Amino acid sequence: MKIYEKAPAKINLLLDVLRKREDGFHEVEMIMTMVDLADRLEMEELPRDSIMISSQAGYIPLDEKNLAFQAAKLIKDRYDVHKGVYIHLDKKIPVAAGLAGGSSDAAATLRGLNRLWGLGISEAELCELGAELGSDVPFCVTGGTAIATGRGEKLERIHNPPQCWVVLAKPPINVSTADVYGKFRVNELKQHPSKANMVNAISRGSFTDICNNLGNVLETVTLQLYPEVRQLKESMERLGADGVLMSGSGPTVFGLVSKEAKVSRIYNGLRGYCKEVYVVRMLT
Ligand SMILES: C[C@](O)(CO)[C@H](O)COP(=O)(O)OP(=O)(O)OC[C@H]1O[C@@H](n2ccc(N)nc2=O)[C@H](O)[C@@H]1O
Ligand SMILES: Nc1ncnc2c1ncn2[C@@H]1O[C@H](COP(=O)(O)OP(=O)(O)OP(=O)(O)O)[C@@H](O)[C@H]1O
Repeated sequence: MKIYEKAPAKINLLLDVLRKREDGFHEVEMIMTMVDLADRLEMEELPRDSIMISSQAGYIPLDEKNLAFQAAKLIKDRYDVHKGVYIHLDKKIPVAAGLAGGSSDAAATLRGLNRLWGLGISEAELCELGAELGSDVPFCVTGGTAIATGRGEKLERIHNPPQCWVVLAKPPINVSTADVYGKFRVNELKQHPSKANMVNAISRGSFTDICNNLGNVLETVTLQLYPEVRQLKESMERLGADGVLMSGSGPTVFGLVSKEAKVSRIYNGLRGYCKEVYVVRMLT
């Protein structure tokens, strides 16, 4: 039997850091949602007890460093499953982009193997397993729109934002999440974005207020390290996106756009100098 799972990309509409913790992680407050740019996973049981990963993407690890491999291993060990699985990853989400591509593959693997092997694991338990793999994985297990706290693993589901276009642009640089958090200094922050205002804007379905309350404190690090990310933000704003922000630790920048007529202008304007530009919709 073959089963399929979609692994969508996430964007952070808001990312605030409250403090650095003793365990080295940062206490965050984030609002995350999914967009319809997704990897597609195909899973099939193997006749022997092993995990095999393949992908058309030549630039990701296919061994135990792959987050889908780690997810399969975790579920096998924890639930004492002596079966094998072959997982093919059709990668569409750019790698190391701030879009949680690897985390979403891990989450899709947990959901998929739960189905394939009929394990009956609850969503809450899948989230707990996911948290062992990475801070973004629990959110990728549940999807939707959520407030994420703790190191990102504590989730509170909220309404989806109103439907709009999302233009994603990734400059050709790789950003390490650990490096960005490592260089972040919370006491140097001049301003925190308002979670309350964003939650309020989303619950009222106000696209304008969502755009006006976008905020990501990790921009203070990534925009400093990589001026091309700042330039990309400025270009998107100039081209007429209604709200513009860097996602996660970057380097992908997203623009929210309400009117379809504006989208092709922004896409064409960016494509002049940025190879990886995607026009997608919010997943609502
Ligand atoms: C930037 C975001 O993607 C925004 O959604 C997340 O906060 C990071 O999530 P992630 O990539 O799943 O992160 P993890 O794989 O758990 O951690 C990678 C590294 O980022 C740093 N890290 C991550 C999350 C967090 N709340 N505080 C941190 O300081 C840690 O140095 C950690 O070693
Ligand atoms: N299934 C996978 N897909 C993509 N990258 C993977 C995968 N498994 C492991 N990796 C590795 O994980 C690293 C981060 O890739 P990923 O695309 O998940 O980053 P990201 O989008 O910045 O994640 P986040 O937003 O959660 O910080 C890369 O160095 C990549 O080699």
